[in-house]
Amino acid sequence: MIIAIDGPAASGKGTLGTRLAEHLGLAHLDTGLLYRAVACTLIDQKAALTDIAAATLAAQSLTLDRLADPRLRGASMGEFASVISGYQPVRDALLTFQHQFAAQEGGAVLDGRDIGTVVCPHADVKLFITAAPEERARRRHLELQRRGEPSEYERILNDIRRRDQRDMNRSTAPLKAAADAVTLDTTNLDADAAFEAALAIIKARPAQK
Ligand SMILES: Nc1ncnc2c1ncn2[C@@H]1O[C@H](COP(=O)(O)OP(=O)(O)O)[C@@H](O)[C@H]1O
Ligand SMILES: Nc1ccn([C@@H]2O[C@H](COP(=O)(O)OP(=O)(O)O)[C@@H](O)[C@H]2O)c(=O)n1
Repeated sequence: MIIAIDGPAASGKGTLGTRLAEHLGLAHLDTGLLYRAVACTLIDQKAALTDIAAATLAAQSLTLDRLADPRLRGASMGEFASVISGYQPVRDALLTFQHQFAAQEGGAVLDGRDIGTVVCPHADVKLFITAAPEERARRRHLELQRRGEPSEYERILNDIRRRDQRDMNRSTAPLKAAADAVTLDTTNLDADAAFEAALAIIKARPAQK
């Protein structure tokens, strides 16, 4: 079974993907980490974020073990990832990576921005996870504080809004719900309630899928 989860920044995609994968015994890929890893490689190489050739090479050379680097989860890496994610050759290289991951025995859960629309258009279940920007900023702010990273709520909110706009308006694989996705607004749902709601959607899917 393939489960595609998409949605804007800090909506809870990764948390939900991890829990669903664990519950259903499936592998899970947080595809945002792929874009973050490419951005991080450019920074390590002291290459500019505008260097499309270097970004493409980094995407082509990416391996799963690279995704464990804790630096990828920093707030600025999300912003850098959003910039390089607009380059078509980078997306093409990462598409191959994601297709290989999704093709594994038993299936997988993938979360990101274009899983239901581009990466896995034939997914068995497509979820589009949303929440009000203020709630998403609150969650990310708490997360950064818990990790001991400096964080200002207003700045996080502005960053999230700017990144959502960029992700929704880019010409290649923009953030949007697939026509056959089920939208789940988690503004007033905690992580447990969001998990239960997603599980109910999965169980209720049509029998032919
Ligand atoms: N439904 C929820 N209610 C409250 N907090 C949540 C919920 N889902 C996730 N979180 C928390 O919000 C933050 C962002 O969640 P995450 O899963 O990383 O989002 P995304 O993958 O969409 O960026 C994390 O700290 C996570 O623990
Ligand atoms: N499938 C995906 C996943 C992420 N991305 C890009 O990567 C950035 C970081 O994604 P992420 O999922 O790690 O970000 P958060 O939602 O965790 O803040 C996003 O803002 C997108 O620009 C993408 O273009 N396509």
